[in-house]
Amino acid sequence: MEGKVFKSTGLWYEVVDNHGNHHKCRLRGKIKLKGMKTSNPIAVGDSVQFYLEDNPENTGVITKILPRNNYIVRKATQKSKQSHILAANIDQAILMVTHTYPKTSLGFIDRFLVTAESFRIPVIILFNKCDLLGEEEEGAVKKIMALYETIGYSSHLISVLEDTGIDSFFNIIKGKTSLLAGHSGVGKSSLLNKVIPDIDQKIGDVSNFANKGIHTTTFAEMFEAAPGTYLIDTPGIKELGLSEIDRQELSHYFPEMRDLLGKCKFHNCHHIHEPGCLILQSLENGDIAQTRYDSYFSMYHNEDNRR
Ligand SMILES: Nc1nc2c(ncn2[C@@H]2O[C@H](COP(=O)(O)OP(=O)(O)OP(=O)(O)O)[C@@H](O)[C@H]2O)c(=O)[nH]1
Ligand SMILES: [Zn+2]
Repeated sequence: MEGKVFKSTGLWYEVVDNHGNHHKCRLRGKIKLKGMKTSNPIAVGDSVQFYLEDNPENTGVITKILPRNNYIVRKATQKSKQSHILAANIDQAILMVTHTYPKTSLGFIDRFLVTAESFRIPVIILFNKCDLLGEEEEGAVKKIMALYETIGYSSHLISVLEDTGIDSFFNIIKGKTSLLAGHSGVGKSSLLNKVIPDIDQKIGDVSNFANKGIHTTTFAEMFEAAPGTYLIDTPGIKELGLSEIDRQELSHYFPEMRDLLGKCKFHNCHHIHEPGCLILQSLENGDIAQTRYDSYFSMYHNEDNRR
């Protein structure tokens, strides 16, 4: 049988077959991924082959992981050399941010965008809680949205509370597998509650499924919003590290810098203070936004701008 992994705890996996039936599965032996040290060989979003065991619980055994289109990883722990695969086979990431309560910094947004670029995953930015914005604040948010639109990131102003923009959000995710990310408190759970039918019940089911003592929300989890439309909830996404990204490569992950690369006076220009740097020139004449360059600068110097 074939199915998709909706939940992965490292001990067992929840696999949904093509008929929508959920199965609790384990791995047969050890499936090792070539050339990659991971703490979890199977991730949410993986397509797998499995068979059902002849036991009263009717549990399943995964025998094969089908090839992945892509996957997103982070270091399992700060010091560890092992990676943890957050999710696989993702069509796009939805970054949910808020201007207030809590405030999402532009540094955090840019760091997320750079990481997603490095995995070649398109990002859509949702500015939630627009109901809380005064006129002036709304103007400021729209300016930020315009900046990201210019760079190529589709941006939307929504309010989960007041049901503003939820229909168009549904069109964005329709028929796709989307990773939902954002700081704690921006409204991810509220949005999931709105677009996933019977989600409370599903979360309940899964908790009953889980071993006692394992907190269900510490793992990524996939939900089906409609046939073929999947959303992956990712707690801990804020730890998504840049550690893997080489300084030399950083500018490649800023779409507005890409066309200029290789055209600076010095072939190995880092775009920090070199004379004849086209990136710095573009910053000067306003073609590259100061906030975006600031993010580049601080990521280049490996400063922690996760807030
Ligand atoms: N004013 C306003 N409040 C909202 C909106 N959406 C969510 N909230 C509130 O924001 C708070 C946090 O929402 P959650 O959905 O729990 O946020 P979350 O991103 O899932 O947070 P974590 O579960 O901690 O990751 C709750 O009190 C929600 O009611 C909105 O559009 N407007
Ligand atoms: Zn340069």
